[in-house]
Amino acid sequence: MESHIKHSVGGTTLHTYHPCRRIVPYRVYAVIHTCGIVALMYHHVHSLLTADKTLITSLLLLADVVLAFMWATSTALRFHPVHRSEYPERYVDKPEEDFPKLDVFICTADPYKEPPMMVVNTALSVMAYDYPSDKISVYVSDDGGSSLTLFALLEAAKFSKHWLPFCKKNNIQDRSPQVYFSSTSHSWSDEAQKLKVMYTDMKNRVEHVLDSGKVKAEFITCDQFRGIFDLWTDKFTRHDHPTIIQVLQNRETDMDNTNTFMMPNLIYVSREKSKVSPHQFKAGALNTLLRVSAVFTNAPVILTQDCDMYSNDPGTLVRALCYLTDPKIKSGLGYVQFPQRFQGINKNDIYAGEYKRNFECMGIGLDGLRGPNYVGTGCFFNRRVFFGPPSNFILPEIDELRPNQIIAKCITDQDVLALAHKVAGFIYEHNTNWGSKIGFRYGSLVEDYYTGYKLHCEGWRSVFCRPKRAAFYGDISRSLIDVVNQQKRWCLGLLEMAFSRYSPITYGIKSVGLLMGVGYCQNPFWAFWSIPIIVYGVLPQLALLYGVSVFPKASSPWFWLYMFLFFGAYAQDLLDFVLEGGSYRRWWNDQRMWLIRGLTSYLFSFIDFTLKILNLSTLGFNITSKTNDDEEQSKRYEQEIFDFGSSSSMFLPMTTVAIVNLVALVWGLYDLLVWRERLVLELMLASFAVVNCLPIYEAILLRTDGGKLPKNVCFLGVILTFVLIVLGYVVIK
Ligand SMILES: O=c1ccn([C@@H]2O[C@H](COP(=O)(O)OP(=O)(O)O[C@H]3O[C@H](CO)[C@@H](O)[C@H](O)[C@H]3O)[C@@H](O)[C@H]2O)c(=O)[nH]1
Ligand SMILES: [Mn+2]
Repeated sequence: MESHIKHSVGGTTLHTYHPCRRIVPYRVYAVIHTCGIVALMYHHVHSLLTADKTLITSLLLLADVVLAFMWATSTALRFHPVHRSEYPERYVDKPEEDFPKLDVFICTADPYKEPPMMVVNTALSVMAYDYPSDKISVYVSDDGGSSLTLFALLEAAKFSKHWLPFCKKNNIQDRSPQVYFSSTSHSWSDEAQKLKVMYTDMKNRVEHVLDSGKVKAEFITCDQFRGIFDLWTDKFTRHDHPTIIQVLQNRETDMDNTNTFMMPNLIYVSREKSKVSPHQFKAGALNTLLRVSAVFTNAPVILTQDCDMYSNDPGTLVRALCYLTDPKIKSGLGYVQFPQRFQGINKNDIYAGEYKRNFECMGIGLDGLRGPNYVGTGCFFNRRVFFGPPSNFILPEIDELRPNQIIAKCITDQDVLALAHKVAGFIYEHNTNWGSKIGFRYGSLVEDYYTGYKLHCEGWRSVFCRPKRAAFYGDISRSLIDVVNQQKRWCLGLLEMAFSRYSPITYGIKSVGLLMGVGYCQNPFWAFWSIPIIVYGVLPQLALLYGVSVFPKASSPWFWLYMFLFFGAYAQDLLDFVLEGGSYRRWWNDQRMWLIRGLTSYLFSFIDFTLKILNLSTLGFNITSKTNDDEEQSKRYEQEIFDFGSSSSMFLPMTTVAIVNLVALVWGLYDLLVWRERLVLELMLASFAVVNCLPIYEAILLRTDGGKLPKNVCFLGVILTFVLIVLGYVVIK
């Protein structure tokens, strides 16, 4: 297959891979399941032509076509999954001069949803990588344009001069100070105790400034930086302000407090904003950083990080370099992606916040083809990847932005600073290739998935690196409404991609081949899940109420086909999950969340997308809140109690479907006892739905806490149920 995965163990090999053992049985099963799907389609078409229930059969056919398509996309990902190992200890034997430089991009956008201390911890954790510090530059992009964030980073620069030598001398593994100081698993040395006091002081100062909402003159201790805060004039808003670039730490002049090594660069960038110009959300921020960093340091390796994703392993960079510097593969290798992993997930992960399928199963599946998709954070890029296909370099407008340009001047040089400001301006991108052929790609709210996909289409490869110790840890949402809203945004961005001229189903299959193209279709068509989920969630249940069968009777051979396809698909999904280290309970919750998403995020993204196409609305990027201030909510999360909490119309379809299923099940069981009607499949389906909906019934009927389902949603749900039952009479009877 691909040349980079063929290459195997040798004396100085820095990495190896092996295909997963399940490949052969999976492929055999794929053939059998495909035959089952073909038979089912035959059955539907046959009944469409012969029976009189045309509408019902057409709906079932539509639902099954979507299910079959989605099954095909996951089967493509099961075709050649691989696992990899790398040997960083062999890398560090190299002479230090050969170590490449690294530019880290950290994005933040709102000091209230993304607390500045969180950004500080993320920045410190990567500045402290086990690597020559003066080869690292950390750029923080602040789309919130907030002086509070800048203030926090100033404090971080000061603290880092103590934190870095401490970590390196004592070989600390947790290099996010917040994590290290809240850990109870070690005893504290005097030095650590002193640092902890220093850290707590800093945290208090930053939080105090955040509470007061303004950086007052008395908080600023460095005269050098006093002037910069004057830029926040009365006219300054986050949507309309000049570029602010501030070098907070300089690797050419700043040393650590023990005077043994030079410190990494730390640079604050808030690009120019204007109400009249589209700012392209995170992709726009990352492209600005690409240019500003090219002017300042132009490192050949780039790491992109969300501000809540701190480094959990100081050896991660070297691990990524095992791939990025391997002469056998480096020329075509675009990026090395680490999975997104999360902290603070409750034991059974009730909201499926782990996203195992998305961030792990999909990663290993694509890795055996051309490489994993880009997930927005925890990804080390080869800078060259942003300038056209491997074989066809696309020149940026000015020479200073070329990926191989050598930097001769210091970052404090006036010309250099002036150029950096220029490339961060909002008109800079007009009439250039930025966002289309160069840099991160515009056109989708999920800039990450879209960019990775476009890079693969250009011929780049990527590698999935999944060490045992998580390389990065991020934050999760603790309330259901946040979870489904985040997914709705993803889904919208994915729909933009599915219906663009670069849709993976057309352009993708042509550019990256059948398996990879079909595999890439999985996420963009997520919203389509809502079709089978609604059809199977409502139609057979209404039929049950009127004693009409929509599925084959238990005596028919077609009954067994349904059983086989349902249990086969579920069992394989469970296997995927468990073989990659998941637990059974987490899988159960994951499949429940899939049903919930089908009736919330997926469904509403369809609606919003239609409105956008009709020009009735525009899409925005609602940043996920990363604060966990609500104590009650956190407590409920710990206890694994669902939090519906807000009176959102988003929960209405889900509530309605839950009620419909309960009514249908009760009625169906009564029928079974009294009339001995045998609608076995319909009954099984309703029971399955009811078991899945248990937390919803509880939230409607039994709970009194703040996380219960709001009354108006329940009330509307009951009304809608009646409407559906009446409608069912018209359609079914
Ligand atoms: O206009 C914006 C909007 C967002 N961000 C940053 O983008 C990151 C992701 O935003 P978040 O609200 O955390 O979104 P999530 O849905 O949690 O993020 C996931 O989905 C995004 C869109 O696909 C990816 O960019 C992320 O890497 C991925 O973790 C954060 O660091 C934000 O500060 C910006 O810099 N500018
Ligand atoms: Mn996030």
